Amino acid sequence: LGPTEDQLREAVTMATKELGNGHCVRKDNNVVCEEEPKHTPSKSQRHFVTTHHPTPGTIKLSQSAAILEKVAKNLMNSPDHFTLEQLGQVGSSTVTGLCTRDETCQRNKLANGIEFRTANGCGNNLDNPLWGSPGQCMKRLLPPQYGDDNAPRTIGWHGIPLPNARHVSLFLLEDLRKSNHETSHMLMQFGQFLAHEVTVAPHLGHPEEKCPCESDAKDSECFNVPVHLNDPDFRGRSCLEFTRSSACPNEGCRMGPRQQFYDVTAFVDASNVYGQNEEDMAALRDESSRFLLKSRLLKSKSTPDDPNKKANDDEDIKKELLPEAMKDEFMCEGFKGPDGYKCSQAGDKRVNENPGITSMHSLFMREHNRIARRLHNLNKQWDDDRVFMETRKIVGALLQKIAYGEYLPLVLGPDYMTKFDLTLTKPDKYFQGYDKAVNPGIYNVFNTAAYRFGHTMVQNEFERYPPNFDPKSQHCPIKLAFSFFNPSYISDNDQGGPDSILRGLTTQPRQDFDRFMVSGLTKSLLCEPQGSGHRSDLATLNIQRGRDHGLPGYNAWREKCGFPRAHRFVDLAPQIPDVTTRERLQELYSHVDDIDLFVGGLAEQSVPGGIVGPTFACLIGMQFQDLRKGDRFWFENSGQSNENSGQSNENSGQSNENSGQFTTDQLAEIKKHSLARILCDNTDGTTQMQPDVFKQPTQPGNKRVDCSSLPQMDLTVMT
Ligand code: HEM
Repeated sequence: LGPTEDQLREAVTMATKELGNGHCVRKDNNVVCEEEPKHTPSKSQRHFVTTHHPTPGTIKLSQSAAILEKVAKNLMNSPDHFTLEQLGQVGSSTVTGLCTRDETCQRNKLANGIEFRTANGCGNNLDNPLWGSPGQCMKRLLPPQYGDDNAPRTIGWHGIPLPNARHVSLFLLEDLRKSNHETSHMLMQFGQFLAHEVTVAPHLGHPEEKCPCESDAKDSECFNVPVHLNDPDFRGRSCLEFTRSSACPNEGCRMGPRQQFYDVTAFVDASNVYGQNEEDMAALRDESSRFLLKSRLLKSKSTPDDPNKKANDDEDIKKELLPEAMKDEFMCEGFKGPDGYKCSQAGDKRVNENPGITSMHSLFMREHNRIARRLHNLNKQWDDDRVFMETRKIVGALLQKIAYGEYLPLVLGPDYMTKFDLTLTKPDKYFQGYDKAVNPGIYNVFNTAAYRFGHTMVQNEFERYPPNFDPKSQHCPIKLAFSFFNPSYISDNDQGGPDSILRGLTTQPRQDFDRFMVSGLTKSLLCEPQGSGHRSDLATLNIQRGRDHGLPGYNAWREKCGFPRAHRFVDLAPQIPDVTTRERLQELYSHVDDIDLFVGGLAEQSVPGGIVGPTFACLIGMQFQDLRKGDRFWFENSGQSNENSGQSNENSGQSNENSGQFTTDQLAEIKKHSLARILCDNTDGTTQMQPDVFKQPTQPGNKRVDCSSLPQMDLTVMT
């Protein structure tokens, strides 16, 4: 039997009072609350916190989820000792009425009836309009495993505690560097750009009041990682701070296992370029030429020193930088570039996290403005809104083309591309796989472990190349450790700004896919340029995040992906052939079921023709399959998908009138274009580029060629 209505009401009153008032107890007839201690984190920690701060709608929902959790905890600890399963059955509106979503979902149709994606992705699925929009719970492929009261997973098989995450990082994910000379650092950087395009797990909490070392996950949102006295890198610190991801209310606002949000649009829709809602998108549009994205000119010899001057010829256009931060979440307090330049604003709050990601954002903003100027000239009858939306549609399509046509084949290899139906159709054919039953939302395991594989490919330095790629005249490389939320490299024109960083990404090899991560990430994450502040360790955070989200261990995911469950460590050999790695796993974990997925996944051998191992390939493949099949605006869909028939008009060469989809001629043009061409068209002075920028120019058939010989999309068909 479940709780009575009175018990529910009492538990809700208590929980509501507790939220924001610290820990509360009932004394006599009053509820007395004790505030939690305040604590000031370092500047870069603060940036990290603000970049992961939930959007306003998500904050409201996460507060509802927090109350629900407290209600459940109070009832489970009451004399009746209700179980979470029992409480999950409670359908009383006293509880289910706690979650209020104030979303209205308007479709984005211009006056002439042409439909475009909405800024926040809602309305993409006509039956389930919220699918894929920010503030949805991540999907689960396996039920979560938590401790008591939804506390993070800390105990393993046989009741033995899991190894300390920092200890795993030190012992297994150490800094042993090996560069991969076939592919480029751009493969890493585009991977991060795509990660930020589709997912973020927000944390709640005021940036000034984070997790002091003494806090405990059982009573707070803190899940700090204790640091050993003899830790070689963090001596003198007793913990690495960690804030739990915000809780997302279960389906129907029921009490149950903790879920987490994704808080950007899931679709591959260039929302990282345009923003996650109408208001942010409007703020990013240029005030005088509304078809353009806001930008700022870098002072240089070729552009007069006039801050009001607008880009108006090719030379100037290439100099455009992202606009300065306008909203708090984008400010990098304390850091300024040579000319007082502050951090940048773009469609995603993590734009300033490192110079490579800022450069990618700059590139796509420039590509928007390049295309928009051209469309504006070609289609005089279009108003500014139409030019802006048509360009946004093309940029979103280019991102999908690069992700599925150039990037994923290298990550997953041919077998997994086929298995998950990820290969792009022939240039003039429509995709027939749109399925309105597919929820494009983000899988928890994708966000929290599998797609973090890219962390192992990060180099400790970003190399910077001049337009002629002459290694002798290279600019000084940027040390990763000093680059977090530091805008000085972006506005440093003498060193080539984002342009030299982008050329560096195409030229420098990436780090190998293996269990090793560079010290810039594991000893100096979020370090401030002066070396002060509470730096952290990304490997530790990844492992801890998996436990925070209740992800089951690596062995369970192997099984989910069709591999035999390992009973002993030696059973891992087919996927983890390296004996030292298996021995170290065995030393750390007391049972093979306890291995954290992030760790087990990195230890696997790459799949044939791909980078990641089979478990990550399966989990990443599933996600990208859903992001394609569940997207009504997928660039290769015919207009027919709009009506949700799931049938498309394969060979007609015509899209439905007003469907907002591309014609087959337009599709063929988009498929001609490439990341290489985008770099040629939008970086200053670049005249040569290798055709596949994810591979080294030393690879067969991939020598640098004149930019003019790389195929370019013909915009005259976009009318
Ligand atoms: C210099 C490069 C990078 C840095 C400094 C970096 C840093 C970070 C940090 C600090 C987090 C949050 C960790 C947590 O508290 O849970 C994170 C999350 C994440 N990273 Fe990276 N990362 C980099 C590159 C990449 C790459 C190359 C990929 C994938 C190919 C990637 C995928 C992800 C994903 C999926 C998440 C979870 C999303 C989120 O909540 O932000 N990252 N990264």
